This record gives sequence, C-alpha cells and structure tokens, in this order.
Amino acid sequence: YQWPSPQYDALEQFVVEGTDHIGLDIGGVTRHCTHRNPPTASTVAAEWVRLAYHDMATHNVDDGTGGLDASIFFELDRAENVGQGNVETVTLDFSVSANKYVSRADLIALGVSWAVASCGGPIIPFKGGRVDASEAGRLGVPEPQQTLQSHTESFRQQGFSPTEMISLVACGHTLGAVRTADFPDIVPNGDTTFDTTDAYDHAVVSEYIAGTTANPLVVVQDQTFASDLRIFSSDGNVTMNSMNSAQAFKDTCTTLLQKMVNTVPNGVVLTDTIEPLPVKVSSAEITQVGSQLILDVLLRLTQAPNVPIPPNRSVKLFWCDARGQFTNCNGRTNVASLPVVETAVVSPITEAQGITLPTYQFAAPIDAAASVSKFWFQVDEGDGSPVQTYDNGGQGYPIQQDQVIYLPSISSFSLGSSGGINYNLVVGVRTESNPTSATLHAFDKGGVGSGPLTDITVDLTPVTISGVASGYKAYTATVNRPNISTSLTADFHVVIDGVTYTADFKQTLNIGDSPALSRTLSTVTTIPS
Ligand code: HEM
Repeated sequence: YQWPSPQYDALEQFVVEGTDHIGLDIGGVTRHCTHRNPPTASTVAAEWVRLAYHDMATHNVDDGTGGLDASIFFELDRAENVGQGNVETVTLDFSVSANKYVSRADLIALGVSWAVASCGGPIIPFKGGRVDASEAGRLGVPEPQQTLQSHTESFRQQGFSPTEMISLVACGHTLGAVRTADFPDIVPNGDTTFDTTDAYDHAVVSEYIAGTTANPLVVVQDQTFASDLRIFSSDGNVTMNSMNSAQAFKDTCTTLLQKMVNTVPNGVVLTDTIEPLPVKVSSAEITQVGSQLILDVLLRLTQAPNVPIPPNRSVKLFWCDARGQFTNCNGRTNVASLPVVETAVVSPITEAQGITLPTYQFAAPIDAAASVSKFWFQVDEGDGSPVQTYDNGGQGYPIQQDQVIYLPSISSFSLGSSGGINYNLVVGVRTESNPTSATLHAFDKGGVGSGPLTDITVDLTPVTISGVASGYKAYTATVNRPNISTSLTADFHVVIDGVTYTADFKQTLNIGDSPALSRTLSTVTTIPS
C-alpha cells in the first residue's frame, strides 16, 4: 500500500468504517445483528447474506458467466428471488452507496462480511474490484420444492461440490427465517427461523444433529419442501457432523462464504484482501473555508481494544511549501498543531474487533504563493514513549497538484430552469494559469437502474464569484439532476501547458454552507529546517 491509492482507500473505508464517500453509515444498518423496523423474525444480516447468495447463484461455471455481479438488481421480479428481504436490501440499503471505486457488487459482497461480523460470526476477508452487470443473469437460484439431484446440479454450475453445497446451505441458514408472506405453504402459521438464535453460530447444525430443530426446510408438513433435510442428509450427515462445533462451523463458513462472494464472471480481477490501515490519511486537499485557503487533512489512527487514548497525546502536521523561497522545506518547515479530535464510525467488522478509530482533523491556513508539496505527521503520546513519525514510508504524503482545487463551500444548489436540481460546482484555478481545457466529469451510480445515472463531462467556464481565496480564480459548471443524489461525485480536470491536473472523486452533497464543511483552523508555526 502506498498513499494515495484511491480505490483501496475507498474500499478500506467501507470495510473499516462502514461508511460511504459522504459518510453514510451503510454498514451500521446491520449493527448488533439488528432486526428491521417493524421487527421481523429475520435480521438485516439474514437479508444481506441471502441476497449475496441469490446474486452469485447466476454463475455458470461451464461458460464463466455470471456470479457476484449485482445482476440481482434486475432479477427481483423472479419467483426464485421472492421476498421483502431482497427488495429492502437492494432498494433501501445498497442502491445509494456505490461509486466510481466501489461497485454495487462489492457492496453486496461486503454486506456478507458486515452481516456475519454483526451477528458474532467470523471475520470474512474482503476483496474488491467486482464489476456490475447491466442486465439480468441466467436463472439459477434453487427453490425448496426441487429435487436433491437438481440442487446438486445447481450448486455444481455455481462452482460448488456436493459437500460444499451441504456446508454452504448451513452457513446461510444459521441466519434468518422462512416467511409466511413468501412461502405460505411451508410456514402457514407465521415466520419461522431456521434455528433458535439470531447469532451467526452453529445452532443450525447442532439442533439438526440433536433432532430438536424447527428448521422449516427440515420439519415441514409437505415433505416436498424439505430441501434442507434432503441436502443435509445427502451424505449420511457426515458433513453436518463435521460442522457440529463452533470452531469447525466458523472455519468452514469463512472459507465457503469467501468462495461465494469471490465467484465472479470470467475476466473480473479482484483486488488483494483489503486490510485495515492502522494509520490512514483519509482525505487531503487544498481547499478553502471562508476565503482562507487551507490544507485540509484527516489522520485516522487505530486504538486497540480496551486501551484508552493517551490523555496527553499530541498530533502534529508538518508540511513543505511547493512554491517560493522555502520550496521543499529548504530553510523552513510548517507545523500545525491542535487538530480537532473525533472518533470515526466503525463498521460491524471493526466493532467486533473492539477497535476504535480516533481521528485528527487539520485545517491549516496556507498561502497560495507557498502552497504545499508534501506533508507528514508526528504523534507524541505524551507518556515518555518515543515520538512516532508517519510519513508514507519515508517520502511524505504528496499533494499531487495545486492547479485545480475543489471549492464546495462556494458551490451551490439551485432549481433547474426546466426542472430538477442544478449542482453549480465551483473550482479554483491558479490565477496565473490559463487552462486550454477545463472540464467536470460527473458520475452517479445511485438508484437501481442499469449503468450510471449520470456519467457526463461538461466544460468548466470562468466565472466571477466573490470570496474565492487569493491566488485562485473561479471556474464553474452545472450538472442538472432530477433530484439531489447522495452518490454524485465529480472529477475536475484542467490542462495547462499540455499537462492535465485532476481533482479526483469529490463528493457533491455537502456544498454551500453545509455544516460538514465547517472547520476549526489549526494553529500554524514554522520551524527552521
Ligand atoms: C438449495 C438451496 C437453498 C434453498 C432451497 C433455500 C431456500 C430458502 C428459503 C425458502 C428461504 C426463505 C426466504 C423467505 O421466506 O423470504 C431461505 C432463506 C434464507 N436463505 Fe436459503 N436456500 C438455499 C440456499 C442458501 C444458501 C447457499 C444461502 C447462503 C449461503 C442461503 C441463505 C439464506 C438466508 C440467510 C435466508 C434467510 C433470509 C431472511 O431471513 O431474510 N440459502 N432460503
């Protein structure tokens, strides 16, 4: 890992904090293995795990098509996908947070890791990089009234052996219920859970082996629907017996759920496992508050379980000028102290590990004539232990360019003249620069339709707006959308002397006088260097 790695950073934020690019706490929807409101017998976690299986189930190992590709977004009207749980998961939970770096399919896969962790199960390692389908896949989700032979063939096509089929069904049916609204023939008298606990545990196995199970796909009036019984007993209960301990269940399901979410169409290349970054720079840009130019940076540290944050910890931000007589810290280094200390939201995965994430927000006033080339941090725990330097492996964290900077605080919303909402997005371009091209690329993957809703490039034009920080002039472009969308992001490109400068992946929800943009300015000094 080398900063900046925008895709890794975006995926890591989902894994570790459970939030998307505007801070929406999507992982938190399943926090504490919660039920939906109004309460159902099922949990949110159950809905998310079932959805992931149903999405993956369109894989065809024979021709390499289908898999975990969010094709489920276009398959909800199929009988094999019946259920309010699938509808809620797609339309409420997973329709707004996909973006340029995180696909819908990645969210569905992550949902499994979040869900299982939120119900006390193992941590399922997560890889990103899935590609979203733009249409429905083949039919392929098994249904309870089908024969064992047909189920075995379904799982074979999905890439699972008969033994894996037994295990994977148990790994799914430890969560949730069969619902009367969906399967009145199976559970005529009300929603019935597969086992007696909400937890991600081996109760589904132990109760089956003990003969006490009320699993409605085992104990059912009409044996046609006893698909779990046929599957679980298909090898004389050998596999079920082998999974009848907490550890064995956990190990088997960790392996098989990973295999499930990593079943993707041929040609899709997944990332390495996304490991939490113990020290993370989660945003870093030159922007402005009021009309003051600032270096805006958030440092996230990791606090081990049950270890209090040292009360005397001091965190300092250092940076070098990019311009002027002190360029590259030649003679002078800038220091900002007293950041705003907060705690980041944690995902169910991080919460299960007992980790907390203190964050240190710096808003260091800077001068356009000096600008910033690179920055780094020092953390002094104030307890006599050595001061730690975090400097991106020695080279510092680079500010890649200062030619074009996003100015959300002087961007605005307005009503479109022929309807909808105008996003009037403003950037600053250095006063001395004269771009030969200046464009805004707007991208929005929100909603449930196929493809991005917005994927357009428009020209940025010079505009006179008061309040732009000295050293910069304003350029603007307007994007019209039917509604305000949380998921619209913008990339700004300017070409100056044949070189393209980019401000990448900027959120557009918090603009104007949004409280999310307010900053307490850091105290800045300089030291000789
Ligand atoms: C032959 C294979 C399978 C059959 C016939 C089957 C059948 C069913 C049925 C009928 C339901 C009730 C759904 C509802 O009432 O809305 C259900 C729920 C569920 N299934 Fe399966 N399933 C199979 C395999 C799997 C697999 C492989 C997984 C995941 C690894 C899985 C995960 C779940 C979960 C988590 C629920 C609970 C959903 C909720 O409570 O909202 N199933 N399954």
